[in-house]
Amino acid sequence: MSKLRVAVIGAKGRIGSEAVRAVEAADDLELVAALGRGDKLDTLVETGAQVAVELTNPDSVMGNLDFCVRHGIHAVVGTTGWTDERIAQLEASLAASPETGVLIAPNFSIGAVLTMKFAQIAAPYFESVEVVELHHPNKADAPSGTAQRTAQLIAAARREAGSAPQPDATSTALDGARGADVDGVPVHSVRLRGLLAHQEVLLGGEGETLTVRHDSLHHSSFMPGILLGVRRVVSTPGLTFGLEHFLDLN
Ligand SMILES: NC(=O)c1ccc[n+]([C@@H]2O[C@H](COP(=O)([O-])OP(=O)(O)OC[C@H]3O[C@@H](n4cnc5c(N)ncnc54)[C@H](O)[C@@H]3O)[C@@H](O)[C@H]2O)c1
Ligand SMILES: O=C(O)C1=N[C@H](C(=O)O)CCC1
Repeated sequence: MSKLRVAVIGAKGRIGSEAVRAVEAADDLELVAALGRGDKLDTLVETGAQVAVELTNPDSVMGNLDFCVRHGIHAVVGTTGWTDERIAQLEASLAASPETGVLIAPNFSIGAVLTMKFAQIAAPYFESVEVVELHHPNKADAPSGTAQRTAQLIAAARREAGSAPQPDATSTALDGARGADVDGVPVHSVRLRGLLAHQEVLLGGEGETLTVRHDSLHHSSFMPGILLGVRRVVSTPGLTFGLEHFLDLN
């Protein structure tokens, strides 16, 4: 059976360089291009890439995806910084290339995907929910894509369950002291040398708390999710948001 032809964009970065090694090590995949900043996207077409793994930064991702979708190259995207406007823009370009698939995964690690799921399940059962994400200080965006997605899922679950607004008597606060407000869920971002990617979802009810915590200790934690995404995206046209859809967790 012929191997799936895969390119990595952002191949010299922290996660990109790990992804290059993971694709090279997979028996059913062939690494046909490893692009860094300044390299020509035309290489993707010249090398016949079928899937591009996009791991750059929020400033580069839209241009890279626009190129991939226009050329019918499927994409697996780990780059964060997604907004409703950006998603709408991507969906518009996918509408013109209906056979192309794009997976955007705020987090490729199984533990992080499960953290989001557990938080979503637990959120309606507690009065209070806050998210704390902790990352390395080289990270460009805050809050993390994972924390943003977690807060959105929590808010949707609470809306659906008819949960009351969270109790909070704060009447004076320094700017930022209560975190960023993501759909009514406070999200706090820590940037600390020594860390990689960590998240806690704190839930509180009368006389009890529940903490769901996940730690990515190495970039290898993201590789099984990336490889799963590469294998599944080729037969999943359109936009898929969240690796959980490829894990049958919904
Ligand atoms: N979804 C996940 O599970 C997951 C996990 C880790 C990181 N990330 C995200 O992946 C992205 C990259 O993270 P990182 O820590 O590796 O960052 P990084 O800065 O180490 O790597 C990004 C690389 O992309 C390169 N780059 C920038 N623009 C480019 C372009 N137009 N073409 C080719 N290369 C380009 C940079 O030169 C750099 O080498 C971030 O958005 C981060 O949040 C996602
Ligand atoms: O290291 C990063 O940057 C990470 N970014 C993603 C996010 O923003 O959630 C996933 C975890 C690592």
